[in-house]
Amino acid sequence: LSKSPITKTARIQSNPLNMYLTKVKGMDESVNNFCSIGIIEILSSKWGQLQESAQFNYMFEVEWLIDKYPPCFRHLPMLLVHQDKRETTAQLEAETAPYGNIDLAKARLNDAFGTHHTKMMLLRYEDTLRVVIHTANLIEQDWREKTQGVWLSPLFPLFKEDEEPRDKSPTKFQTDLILYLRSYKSKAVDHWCELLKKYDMSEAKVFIIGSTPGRHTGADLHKFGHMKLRKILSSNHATCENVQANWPVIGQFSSIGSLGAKSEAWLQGEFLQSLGTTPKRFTAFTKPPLKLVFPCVEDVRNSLEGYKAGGSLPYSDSTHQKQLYLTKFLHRWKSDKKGRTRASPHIKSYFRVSPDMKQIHYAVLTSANLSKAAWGGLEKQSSQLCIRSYELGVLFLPKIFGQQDTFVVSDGLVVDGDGEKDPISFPVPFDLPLTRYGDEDQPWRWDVCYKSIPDSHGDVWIPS
Ligand SMILES: O=C(O)c1cnc2c(C(=O)O)cccc2c1O
Repeated sequence: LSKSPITKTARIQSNPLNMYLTKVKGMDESVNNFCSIGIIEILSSKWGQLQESAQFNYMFEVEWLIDKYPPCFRHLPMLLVHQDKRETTAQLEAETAPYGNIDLAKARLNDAFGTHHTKMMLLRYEDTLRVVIHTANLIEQDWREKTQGVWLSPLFPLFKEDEEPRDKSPTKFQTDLILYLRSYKSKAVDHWCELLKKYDMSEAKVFIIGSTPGRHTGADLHKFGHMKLRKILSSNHATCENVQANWPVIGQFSSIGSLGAKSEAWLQGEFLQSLGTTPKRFTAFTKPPLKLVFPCVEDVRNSLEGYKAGGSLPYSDSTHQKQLYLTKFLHRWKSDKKGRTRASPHIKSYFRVSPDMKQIHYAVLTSANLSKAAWGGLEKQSSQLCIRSYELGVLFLPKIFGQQDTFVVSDGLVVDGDGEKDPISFPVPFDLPLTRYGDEDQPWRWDVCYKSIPDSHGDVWIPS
């Protein structure tokens, strides 16, 4: 500290947002002390006596997962909700066969382009229930040396006997989560819908932003994907005196889909229209600046995992060649202030920030990458939204957390102020201001050879 200018340590509330980044192995403790959590802590018995749990995800290592539960919980009923693909089902049936307490539920997909990306834990204790919405697969690699995001709900209490069960959340969290779960049309998932109804979720302060496969129209047009986000951002929940049309939108993700031949086709069209929505009626919608954060080849090569980190960044060269316009929006993965530059991102996060990058109008933590399959594509004169994948995320709006107008961006040096009036800083996973790609920087693509410079392990990358 003697070297750096004495930055004032702002009094900022510790973590009223319950938003965490995953711990990184091998980093010194200062990195893992700031808003960080690991899977063992999430599943710890310190929260109560677990009764049963459900794990929604894309990739599972069953033995590794069981081992992350406290020994006394490993025999309890567990439901694994996975995508309805032959090889996934076969693998999970084989891996769960030795365990009598694990059931499987398929998330049916309408087409081959959809995936069950959603990552959620439902944890029922004796008289409380917790919802965990996050970005990590249930495999060891995803929790070791990456930057992932985790939102922990409060421990919701059961309604009292004489209480009328209803959604007391200020954000309709319970209603929207159950609506999303009903879309699986699965008996095992419906069991959890019935359970969720029994809990008082008045302390849930985030909005659910879910995606479920289908063509959503009429009353459903604003229920999922980027249209749900547009609806909330145009409501008075999102009122913000400070926000202006020139406030940039930032998107950060670990994969990119086919977005169309021109940026106006979807990215700077309906997608930016939704993420740039505010309750203010600006004159004809003026597009806010759009800034995208996706690792370049050098970011991957220098990461803790080396080129192998790129195995979880499935952006294909054939897709990139069809949308070279993306490069001008791209920024590097840089997180020096949190000591996480080398912890490759698998988190997905979206923000609207002030031009000086000191104020945050909203934040989204989600499983959704930058793709139409995840966020949806409008069809039929914008009368229906076509979504291919299951996704789940949460939206943080300052007003719901009692903030005057915006969240602040902390410079990492904060004291845990717990005064209600202290400003809340959002743990933005990457450094602000952003770092543009250099002229020689290329976006990582997982099907390209990188063999001229070895990575931090001395390896090269030669995709099979
Ligand atoms: O987290 C996820 O939901 C997710 C989904 N898909 C992939 C793919 C693929 O779809 O081929 C390849 C590598 C990593 C992932 C991944 O991490």
